[in-house]
Amino acid sequence: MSRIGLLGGSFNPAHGGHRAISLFARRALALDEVWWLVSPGNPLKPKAGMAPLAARMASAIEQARRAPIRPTAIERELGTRYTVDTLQAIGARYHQDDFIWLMGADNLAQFDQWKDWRDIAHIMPIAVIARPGYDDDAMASPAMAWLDRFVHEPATAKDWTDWRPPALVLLRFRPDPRSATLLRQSDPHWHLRYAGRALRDPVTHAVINPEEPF
Ligand SMILES: Nc1ncnc2c1ncn2[C@@H]1O[C@H](COP(=O)(O)OP(=O)(O)OP(=O)(O)O)[C@@H](O)[C@H]1O
Ligand SMILES: O=C(O)c1ccc[n+]([C@@H]2O[C@H](COP(=O)([O-])O)[C@@H](O)[C@H]2O)c1
Repeated sequence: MSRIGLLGGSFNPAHGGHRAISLFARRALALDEVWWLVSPGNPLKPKAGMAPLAARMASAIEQARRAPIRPTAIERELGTRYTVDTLQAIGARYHQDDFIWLMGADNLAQFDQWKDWRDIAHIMPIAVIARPGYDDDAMASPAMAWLDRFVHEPATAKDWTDWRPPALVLLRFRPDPRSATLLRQSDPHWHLRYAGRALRDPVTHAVINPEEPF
């Protein structure tokens, strides 16, 4: 029985900000580990400019090294693209474990555009991590207007397995300005460093081929 945080993202590429917020969330929520759900394709993001899944996974595995963080492309095997479907499938497959959904404040700001977002909140608790430039929009968002009544105090964050969802905790972390957008601007060909590498998924053990479309 493990306590696991799920951080979903494009990881195009993974960066030190992902690692820092994951390690912070691990401490704040007393997690055994954090899984990075490397998305085969975010339904709200354009495919243009999205590096192949294998390169994004390879960058995630590199960023997660020597940390209790496991990147996984499990959505590829589950055949899910929408978070609501992914979380239902993960809950069924790993029913002995406890899961909490982690996301940055930028995702909370547009959470109301996600498929069945209220259902997501009913599946598992959510922890939102502050992010420079997005916190005001997140607090003023339509999703927050609904989630507000389910907010728990950060001082009780370690008790999240006792919370009945919907349950939300807002975690304030030293603001971390790193982003994949900034990295792509300074190094648009970052994914070529990982070209041609096949790898094994650290959670599902499936092999991911470098040419695999996304
Ligand atoms: N610096 C950060 N502070 C707080 N949350 C972050 C930070 N970087 C990423 N996240 C969160 O990590 C998850 C995955 O992020 P994602 O892979 O989209 O990276 P990103 O840097 O936001 O990418 P992009 O700039 O391409 O949108 C999201 O929930 C996002 O909010
Ligand atoms: O389910 C949805 O409708 C939905 C819409 C947008 C984003 N998501 C998920 O949100 C996570 C963050 O995505 P991203 O691309 O902003 O890093 C990732 O796991 C996506 O699959 C999910």
